[in-house]
Amino acid sequence: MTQTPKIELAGVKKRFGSKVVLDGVDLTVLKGESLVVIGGSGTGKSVLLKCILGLLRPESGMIRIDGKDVLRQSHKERKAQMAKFGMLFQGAALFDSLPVWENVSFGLMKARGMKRNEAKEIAIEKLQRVGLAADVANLHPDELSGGMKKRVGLARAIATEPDIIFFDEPTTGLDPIMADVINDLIVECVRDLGVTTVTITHDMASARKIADQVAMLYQGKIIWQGAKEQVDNSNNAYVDQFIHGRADGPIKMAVRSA
Ligand SMILES: Nc1ncnc2c1ncn2[C@@H]1O[C@H](COP(=O)(O)OP(=O)(O)OP(=O)(O)O)[C@@H](O)[C@H]1O
Repeated sequence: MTQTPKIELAGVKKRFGSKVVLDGVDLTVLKGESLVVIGGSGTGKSVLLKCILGLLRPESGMIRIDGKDVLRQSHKERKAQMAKFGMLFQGAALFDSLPVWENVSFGLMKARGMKRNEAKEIAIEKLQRVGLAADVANLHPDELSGGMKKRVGLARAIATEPDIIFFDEPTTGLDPIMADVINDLIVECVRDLGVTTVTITHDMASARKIADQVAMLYQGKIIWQGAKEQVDNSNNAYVDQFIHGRADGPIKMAVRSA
């Protein structure tokens, strides 16, 4: 029996005015798999993520999560679906006015109505899970380094025990060593929780560490998808140019002719 994909997109199109951003995206992520979407700046990676998250509505196409068509769900069904998602935003996107523990347990208190005492206990446990001491819980985000903020963002993403986590540029702004620490933490959390993840990044070192599958978005389409081990032998000139960061190649040609 074939497995129902955790996330499945077919023919997803999204435009803003006359600008076509997604032009028929087909993508499949299996349960427990870690997919990394690579692609240049402005190619629509964030738009793609927002469409899957339900923050943007595509004009056409199909998005299924656990086999359910999310574009045709009622508001209530959609809300239940959203509860399955965790998200680590670019820049961690913490609320500066709230202490770290409230940032971590925000979803538990707001969406699930958990009492503050219990929520704080869980926040401390999740902070420890990502390598932060309990006393960090009472600090405010402006007292944290960039790496600590990412850890707090990761603790928040796993706090509600989601079964799908989205990572938006998880290593942006970090030095290479801290980036690797965050990559390791992501890999550990994913393995321990058995979650399905979708990550968007330009950072190939991060992609190589986190991914089971890599997909490349270019000109509104997924032009290549394969196992991480195949990325160096993709036989795809666009993928090859991107992963080696070469100025010359078909991607530059396309930019020149745009
Ligand atoms: N709400 C919006 N309204 C109008 N245009 C938008 C909107 N959101 C995104 N875009 C446009 O869609 C295109 C793709 O943007 P997106 O943020 O998805 O790129 P990206 O691949 O994530 O880029 P980067 O890697 O630089 O973050 C851009 O040209 C952007 O200006």
